[in-house]
Amino acid sequence: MVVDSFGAGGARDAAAFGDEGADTMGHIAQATPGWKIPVLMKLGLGSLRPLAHQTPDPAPVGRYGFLNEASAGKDTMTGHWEMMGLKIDTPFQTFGHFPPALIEALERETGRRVIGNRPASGTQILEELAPEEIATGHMIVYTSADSVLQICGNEETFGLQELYRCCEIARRLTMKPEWKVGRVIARPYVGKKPGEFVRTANRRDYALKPFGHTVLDSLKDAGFEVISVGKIRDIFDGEGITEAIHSDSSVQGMEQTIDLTKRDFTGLVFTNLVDFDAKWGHRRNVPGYAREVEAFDERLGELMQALRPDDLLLVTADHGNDPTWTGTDHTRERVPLLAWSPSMKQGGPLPEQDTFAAIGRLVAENFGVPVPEMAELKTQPAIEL
Ligand SMILES: O=P(O)(O)O[C@H]1O[C@H](CO)[C@@H](O)[C@H]1O
Ligand SMILES: [Mn+2]
Ligand SMILES: [Mn+2]
Repeated sequence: MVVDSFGAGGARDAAAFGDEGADTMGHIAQATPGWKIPVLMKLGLGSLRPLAHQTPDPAPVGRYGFLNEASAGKDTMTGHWEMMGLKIDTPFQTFGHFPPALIEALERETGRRVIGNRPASGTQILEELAPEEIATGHMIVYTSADSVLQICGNEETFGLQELYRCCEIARRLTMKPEWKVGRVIARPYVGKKPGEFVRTANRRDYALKPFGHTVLDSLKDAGFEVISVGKIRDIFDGEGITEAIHSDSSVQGMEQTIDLTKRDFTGLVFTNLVDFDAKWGHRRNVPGYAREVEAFDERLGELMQALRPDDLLLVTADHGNDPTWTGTDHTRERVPLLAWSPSMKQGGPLPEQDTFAAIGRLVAENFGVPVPEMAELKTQPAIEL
């Protein structure tokens, strides 16, 4: 279960990313006296690291540790791919502005003029440019510090299918090596005038295929179920996934995960909860982020009640997104790993890991499929649960 962007601070290489001192959960805790996260505390989050205004549980039931990211990136794809055993040494390409030749090709093939074409916050650029898009039928294209080409489309005037069509064209064009972005993202929204624009859950991500074999592929090949909840399917472009469940929100993603405990199957449920990142982290909204964690914590308790003795719960994050930080982008941080099973005898610390792939190794070992061949993994103290 990936709490998207719930970083734990303290990455050794944070300075190289301009993020020294960034600490998503630490800064939220500081700003939030009375933050109610009893289940996370029971699992051992407060024992992993001090959190302002929180008292560590005297006898945490979970195992808890830090994971460092080995790859050269702090985006969602890099984080998730590394979890499943791929190290990304060359960061995905980012752009300040997309080159004229790409924009011209996009305009020619979609039949629409491009406006924007710069890095922006997705909600701010709607305030600025959505009225023009609605009035003229031009198309807002923007990017960020991530390797993304994002296209906005008003669901009523532009149309959802038309937005997807334009994104498919953009994806095809950006497969060209010099234009290659990690993801093209469709950003549908509703609303007629500034102050009213709201993005909808019909977002769609067109990602590159993972650059190699992942633990998800190993599981699928060995006949296990790999059930995606939320945007996991998109992040892996469907590779290694046997079933995908779309979520409209992170709370719904939790409910869908809880529902899956009632089903009989053997395999992995891989859940991504994106609201923490998309609705609050990038928006630098601390109270919103804090409340979303509270809503998560409540359902995490329900999920734990529903698990069976041979289930294993892993809670982690894919990067940081400190809502108190400058700018609107992700932050390079360590992420937490919280592990719990009803059959676990006792909680306690886990050795800190040099790579998120420690998760892939745990999952692979759990199901008896091949462990990823990543150099960083071989020198790591084993996580034994
Ligand atoms: O500002 P919005 O559109 O939410 O963009 C955010 O979402 C994209 C994908 O994670 C990244 O580009 C990030 O900056
Ligand atoms: Mn993410
Ligand atoms: Mn993000």
